[in-house]
Amino acid sequence: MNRLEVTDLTVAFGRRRTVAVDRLSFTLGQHERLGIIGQSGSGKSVTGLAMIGLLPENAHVSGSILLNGRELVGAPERELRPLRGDEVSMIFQEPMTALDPTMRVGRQIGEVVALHHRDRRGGIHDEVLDWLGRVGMTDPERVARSFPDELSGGQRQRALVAMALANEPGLVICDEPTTALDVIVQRQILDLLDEQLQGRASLFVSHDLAVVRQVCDRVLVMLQGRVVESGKIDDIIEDPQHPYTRGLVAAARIGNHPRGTRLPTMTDFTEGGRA
Ligand SMILES: Nc1ncnc2c1ncn2[C@@H]1O[C@H](COP(=O)(O)OP(=O)(O)OP(=O)(O)O)[C@@H](O)[C@H]1O
Repeated sequence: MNRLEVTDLTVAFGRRRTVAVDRLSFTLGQHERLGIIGQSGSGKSVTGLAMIGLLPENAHVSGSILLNGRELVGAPERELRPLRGDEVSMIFQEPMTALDPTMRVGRQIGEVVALHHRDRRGGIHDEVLDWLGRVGMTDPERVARSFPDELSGGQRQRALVAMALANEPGLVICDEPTTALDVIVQRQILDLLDEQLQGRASLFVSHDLAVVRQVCDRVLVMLQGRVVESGKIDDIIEDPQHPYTRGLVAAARIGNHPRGTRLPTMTDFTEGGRA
């Protein structure tokens, strides 16, 4: 059985039903890593949120999302809640907003563990320390006692990885997990994810092809809510078919382009654009 089977997923917002994701279909094997790449507003994050049942209330969703064979579209919150953490979890871009600033990091991770495994309450502190070690914290005791703002950006992201993995979910959604970090820390967190995602399935949302290439096997290229190209990432980099993908590949090849360099946008590939 596939970990995920998405068929004709469409997500529209508001009374005008503005379409953010348009008839998206893909499958994800038990241990596969799929990148979703595209410019801002192409529907990447909305897709990721749909996989964990966290779309906002004004979203109209149709189609099908089977997670381990179970339908998520239309499922009530009481059915979705137990799946989060145990079967699917999410790592967000900005750990400061994903972590509670008023609560010590160890307690936050402990709550996630306790939420799903009340029987393990006795050993929770040890489990938290174990996880902090596994995500590369050199002093787990100190980190567990710290508040989020006492940690570096990289340490906060490591804590989020620990929280996301604490209940050993089979699917992890990563939404731009390294975008807010500087290049060196970005590299370290990608190495950590690469190691910790072994044996799980992952959907990896990013605007950066080079980042996706480091952790994913396959990629979907999204433009205005639709998939314009998909396949093995090395094949796509070698021989991109869609003009938008060609632009992305060219931008990734620039290598050390300065921060803030403009990625190609949709208008570059429509009439009057530069392609
Ligand atoms: N809560 C919402 N209400 C209305 N429209 C929304 C909502 N969330 C997202 N959208 C719209 O859905 C579209 C896709 O957004 P999404 O966040 O998935 O893009 P993205 O590709 O992840 O971009 P970014 O890289 O900037 O995060 C956008 O047009 C966005 O404005």
